[in-house]
Amino acid sequence: MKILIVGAGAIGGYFGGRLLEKGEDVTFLVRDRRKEELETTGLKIESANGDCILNPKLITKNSEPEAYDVVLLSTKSYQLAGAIEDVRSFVGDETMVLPLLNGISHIDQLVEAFGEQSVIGGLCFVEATLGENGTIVQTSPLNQLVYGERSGEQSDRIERLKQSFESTKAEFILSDNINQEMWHKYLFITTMSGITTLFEEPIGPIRELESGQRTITALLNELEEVMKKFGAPIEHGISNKLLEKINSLGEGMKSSMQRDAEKSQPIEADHLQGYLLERAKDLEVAVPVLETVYTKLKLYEKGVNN
Ligand SMILES: NC(=O)C1=CN([C@@H]2O[C@H](COP(=O)(O)OP(=O)(O)OC[C@H]3O[C@@H](n4cnc5c(N)ncnc54)[C@H](OP(=O)(O)O)[C@@H]3O)[C@@H](O)[C@H]2O)C=CC1
Ligand SMILES: CC(C)(CO)C(=O)C(=O)O
Repeated sequence: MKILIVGAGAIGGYFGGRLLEKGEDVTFLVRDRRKEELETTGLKIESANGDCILNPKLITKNSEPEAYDVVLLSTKSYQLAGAIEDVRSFVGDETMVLPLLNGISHIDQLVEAFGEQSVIGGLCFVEATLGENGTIVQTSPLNQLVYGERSGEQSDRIERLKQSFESTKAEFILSDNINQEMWHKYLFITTMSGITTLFEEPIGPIRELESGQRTITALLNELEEVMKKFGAPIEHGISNKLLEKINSLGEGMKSSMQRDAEKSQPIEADHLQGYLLERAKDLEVAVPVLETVYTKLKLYEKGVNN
């Protein structure tokens, strides 16, 4: 399968790198600065699951148009509109578009751009960041990419994709309920990123405090309530399961939003917390913890933009 990864950042570089390392036909669509960097250093991954240096095929938006079998989208949400335009000439009628972004509203954006049929579902669990010279640094062993048809169908194309994704050093998991899994990840990450960026600490010290534990629980419950009223396909009582998950993460685990804030970079506040805050307003659900988190994130963004 011809695989195109859009963005050689933390997650695109990580999962694309693992596929390339296994010997899959992987190409990265990059912008000029990153292209130059990768041509100089190679694609370097430093990881608890094994380091590697790879020399990937690179294209830019101006390269010769050709259709790929699958396009993995791994930009930030605020870069997605640009990425959609840049990747258009590499998406054909048969191309599967697989987004790995956190959040949910990008699915509508992609369906509008490429059509209902082209877009499959995806998410990932990996703690990765771009280090010095663009090295991909994975800071804990978790490395799961979950994907599937949004209809849940075990189609021929998804079976072909499964074969391509098998036997890498990362865990590629085919799901028959990816819609629900994306919403669950959205609930998890909106809490995890909100709480860790609010308190500027990894999850361990926050959850150890009784007040920290109550704040995490309150945010999970608020978000679950909004999602339920919105009609999202979430499992009954999912907050309890997600609280267990948050309590079982490594002590030092941080969110990617928190790492971006530490580097004074833009964050995905509107795509993650803001979207649910808007839904809460429409549905008249009280969300005081979400509002506190969102206010902190907006104040941070104001500081970065000034
Ligand atoms: N990091 C993590 O641990 C996790 C992140 N996520 C989610 O994954 C998504 C991506 O995050 P992450 O990998 O951390 O982000 P990064 O900032 O590390 O990577 C994004 C990459 O996309 C590239 N890019 C942006 N626009 C384009 C374009 N038009 N053409 C080509 N390349 C482009 C950027 O390149 P350039 O250098 O040119 O700007 C950058 O390398 C986010 O939604 C995040 O929430 C999910 C799970 C874990
Ligand atoms: C919490 C984590 C690392 C899990 O993948 C994540 O999704 C993120 O930080 O964006």
